[in-house]
Amino acid sequence: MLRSQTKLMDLGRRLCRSIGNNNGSNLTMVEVDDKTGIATLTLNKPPVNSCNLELLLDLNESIKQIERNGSRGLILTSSNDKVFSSGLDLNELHQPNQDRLIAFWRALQDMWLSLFLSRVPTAAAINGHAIAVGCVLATACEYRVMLPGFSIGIHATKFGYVVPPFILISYLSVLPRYIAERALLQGKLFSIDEALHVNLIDEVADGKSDAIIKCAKFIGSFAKTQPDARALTKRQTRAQDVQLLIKDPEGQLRESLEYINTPFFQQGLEVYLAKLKSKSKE
Ligand SMILES: CCCCC/C=C\CCCC/C=C/C(=O)SCCNC(=O)CCNC(=O)[C@H](O)C(C)(C)COP(=O)(O)OP(=O)(O)OC[C@H]1O[C@@H](n2cnc3c(N)ncnc32)[C@H](O)[C@@H]1OP(=O)(O)O
Repeated sequence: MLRSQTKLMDLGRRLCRSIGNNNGSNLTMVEVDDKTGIATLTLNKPPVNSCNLELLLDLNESIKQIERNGSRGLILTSSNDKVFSSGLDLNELHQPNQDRLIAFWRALQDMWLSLFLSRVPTAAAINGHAIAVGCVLATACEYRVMLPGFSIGIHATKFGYVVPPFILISYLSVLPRYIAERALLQGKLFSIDEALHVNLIDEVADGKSDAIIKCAKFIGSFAKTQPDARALTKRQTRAQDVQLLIKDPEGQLRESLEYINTPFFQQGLEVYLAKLKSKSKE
């Protein structure tokens, strides 16, 4: 093999370095680009990245790991080329074991706070459907780039789910109130054109690598800022949004658990899960 070829291969190998998140699971994967210092955090729970307890814990650990290792930014994406995330794993909410449900909802609240308040610049390369909490993951980031042909939004009310305050806030942090309110009440899923029109997403990409490049460019726009000043300013800007969850996480947890355990919620969920399963067998 020519020396120049070996050199090129070494360079390719050096460009992206996988870092673990200490728990050995592959539910999320983190790769840091050695050149830019930007970490790509990939959701990797087949078939549709539905967020169960393990994925939420893993995701939270990866976000913290990315901050600890001094990465310059975080790009959130999916290993599935059709689904960014299908939201909460509904099996976690259906006839739940109460201890697991408590751990699950705590993990959800913690993960959202970690991503929403992350010190580093964050961007989502949305390479598939981003449904409900899938959309919440994207809106917790500072910038969103999406591929055409997919849907994004929170359609909870269509299926009889009330939206908890932090999910509401994640919409309100990117959409004007009247648009957020209308979309939530309609249970609307946005097409890419609609999402772009209301600024639910910032840019359209023509493929996953294009989306990653666009996200990296956004993150690069902070190159001349001082990281601590940027992080603190972001925290201050978002302080009001997180007040409720930071001041009273257990109260928020209690309210959600009470609601999830109602016969009304459980019956509705049962019907929805059955529909979802029969659709996937068509
Ligand atoms: C005042 C206090 C209020 C507190 C309120 C507390 C709780 C209420 C919660 C409210 C907020 C809700 C947030 C959520 O995130 S709920 C989740 C909502 N997500 C969905 O409805 C997505 C449903 N899925 C789909 O629409 C599609 O799967 C798709 C994402 C478009 C992908 O389509 P496709 O590629 O065709 O895949 P399949 O449909 O064939 O799915 C493959 C298998 O995955 C299962 N699946 C899909 N999504 C979920 C899910 N979210 N949870 C669990 N399982 C899921 C699907 O059934 C298939 O399984 P199978 O192969 O075993 O049949």
